[in-house]
Amino acid sequence: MADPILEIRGLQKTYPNGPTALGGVDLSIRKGEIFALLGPNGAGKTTLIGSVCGLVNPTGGTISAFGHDLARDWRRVRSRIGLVPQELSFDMFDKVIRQVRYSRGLFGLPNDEARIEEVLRSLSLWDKRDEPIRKLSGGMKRRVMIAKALAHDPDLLFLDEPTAGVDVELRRDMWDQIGALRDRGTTIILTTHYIEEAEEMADRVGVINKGRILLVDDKAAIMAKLGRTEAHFTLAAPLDSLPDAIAHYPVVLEQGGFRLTYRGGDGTGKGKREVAELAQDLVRAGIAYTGLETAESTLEEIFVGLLNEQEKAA
Ligand SMILES: Nc1ncnc2c1ncn2[C@@H]1O[C@H](COP(=O)(O)OP(=O)(O)OP(=O)(O)O)[C@@H](O)[C@H]1O
Repeated sequence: MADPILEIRGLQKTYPNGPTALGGVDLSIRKGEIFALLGPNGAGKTTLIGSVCGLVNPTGGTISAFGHDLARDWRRVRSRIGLVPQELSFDMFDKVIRQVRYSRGLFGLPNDEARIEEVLRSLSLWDKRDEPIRKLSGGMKRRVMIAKALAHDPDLLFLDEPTAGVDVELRRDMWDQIGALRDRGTTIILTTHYIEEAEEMADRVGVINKGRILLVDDKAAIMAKLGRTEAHFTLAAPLDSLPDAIAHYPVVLEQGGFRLTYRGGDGTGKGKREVAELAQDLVRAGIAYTGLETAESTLEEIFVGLLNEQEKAA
């Protein structure tokens, strides 16, 4: 692989008296890419990040970054890595700029006001620099977390679920910020539950479940494998069976024939297109409907579906 910035080989972690959180993970990250690690709760994402950032002691395997072995050259490697953890963690009563300076100091670096200003400006936090953090909105607080992680000028940045629980508008704003960081040359690894987040941001995607990487691929290829659209048409009158006009769609009748459910698509927009075509075909066939709800599946739903399939197959 051209220019791996991070190489993980056979990484294992079993917590004392706990589960095997990582069961032999191999992963190579390319310099300059945004890599999204997708997986359901408990898949091992945070443990993987923690292992690279020195918060978790792996029980096996090797990690090297920037050409240095993490176990042997810990300080040198860690000083080039930034971590934005899942939970907000800072002194809420402190001012923004002081918290960002403090984070830089944790790496033993001398204060550099020009760098702190650059980081705060890049995240549109400069005007808020003297505000106590508790007064900021949720989105601004998350930006402060990123600013803290960037204060020592890392080459590799981890974002652990950067947009968990934030609304759609704020999420888009975060995506823009993260994209801008990549454009400035930072390699980014983010974890997420949201397929659309990976779809929007990532160059490559890895899927992890139960401590194992299931697949790693370019975004387009993986979205084609995993994406799904679900649509429910509430029918004006119940149908006994599927009319021929719509039998070629991946649809089923539910709720005594009153609900027509579509499950299909491949994450490339095909699902939405097919639902629109299906709606037209229903009208042409004289089948009236009084309601339509559509949803793009979350990765968790896809995993539940995949696991159910696996169980059935076993
Ligand atoms: N400190 C710990 N002690 C014992 N078990 C742990 C510890 N931290 C994590 N685990 C367990 O290891 C497994 C992987 O957890 P991890 O937090 O890495 O998953 P995750 O993919 O980040 O999940 P989430 O999306 O919920 O954050 C889970 O079964 C979890 O319960």
